[in-house]
Amino acid sequence: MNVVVVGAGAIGMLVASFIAESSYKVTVISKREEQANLLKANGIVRKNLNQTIRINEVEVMTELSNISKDSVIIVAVKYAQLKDLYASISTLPDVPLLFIQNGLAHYEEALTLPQKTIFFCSCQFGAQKLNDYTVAHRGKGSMKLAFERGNHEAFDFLQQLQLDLLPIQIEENAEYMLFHKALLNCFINPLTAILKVKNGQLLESSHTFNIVESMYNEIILAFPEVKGTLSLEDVLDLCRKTSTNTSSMLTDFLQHRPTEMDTIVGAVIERASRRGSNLPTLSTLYHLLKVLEKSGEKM
Ligand SMILES: NC(=O)C1=CN([C@@H]2O[C@H](COP(=O)(O)OP(=O)(O)OC[C@H]3O[C@@H](n4cnc5c(N)ncnc54)[C@H](OP(=O)(O)O)[C@@H]3O)[C@@H](O)[C@H]2O)C=CC1
Ligand SMILES: CC(C)(CO)C(=O)C(=O)O
Repeated sequence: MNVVVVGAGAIGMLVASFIAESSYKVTVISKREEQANLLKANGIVRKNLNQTIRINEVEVMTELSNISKDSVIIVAVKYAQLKDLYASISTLPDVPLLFIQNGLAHYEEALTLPQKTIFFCSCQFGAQKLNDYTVAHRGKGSMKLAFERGNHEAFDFLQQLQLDLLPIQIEENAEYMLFHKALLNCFINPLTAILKVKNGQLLESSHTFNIVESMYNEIILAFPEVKGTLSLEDVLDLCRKTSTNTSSMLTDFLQHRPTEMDTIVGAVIERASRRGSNLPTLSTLYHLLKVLEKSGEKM
């Protein structure tokens, strides 16, 4: 089997490098020739949590069109980058797909694709791209997988890898899994992006802790059904586990790229508002970040 990872960014390189330690062939798709050449020359260099370095060779291609028939695809681009991929993915209806994005907006879109087999994933770990071929693992956490349709065994191989640093957890309901992760991101991503701090720093100040706690109380009031599966401790635990990570939203913000605010925070605010609830603290952060994003564009 050929495991194709589309997008050689933080998560794509990290996941590809772990899978490349198995007997499976791993092909990474980078749309930039320059990055493709660097990956071919250097492999993926992974900085582990304990600061050791691991180098894994992978195949590298710049387009999806030539992948072999025995492939499965892991889509590891940002939400906004998905739309440019849908056309090429649509030409491969028999190839199973796994979407790795944070947020909610891609869920419905993915279901309109002709793909027979679709899975979704929620990453509870952190990754940071250090250069075009080097990635740092920033926090051990599970890779949650949920089957949506088609062949439910297509990604069983990930579980069978039994990788200590990439534990796989199977979830029953893909949409709920994505919603649950979007809520977790709401506590961490906007605040880290606005304050330009790493995830763990949110716990170091009583002020940021109070903001996280207020958001938690407001979210539980709006979505009381999640209380059993999402405690404030779960939020703090994710901050601790990924304490050295620069959240994906802060990374986008620092690089003046569009953030995933709308598919994560905007989508949660909209769900709450459909129930007649507003989330004042989260909404304030949302609007603040929108203003900062706009002023950043002008800089
Ligand atoms: N980083 C993290 O710690 C975590 C991230 N996530 C989620 O994972 C997803 C990916 O995030 P992350 O890895 O951080 O993002 P990155 O921006 O680091 O990676 C995305 C990569 O996809 C590449 N890409 C974009 N379009 C294409 C294309 N058409 N073909 C091939 N490659 C393409 C980009 O290339 P280029 O840069 O050249 O545009 C980039 O290298 C996001 O939804 C994020 O929210 C989830 C948990 C943790
Ligand atoms: C898990 C976490 C919070 C890691 O930073 C993440 O999902 C992100 O950065 O988007």
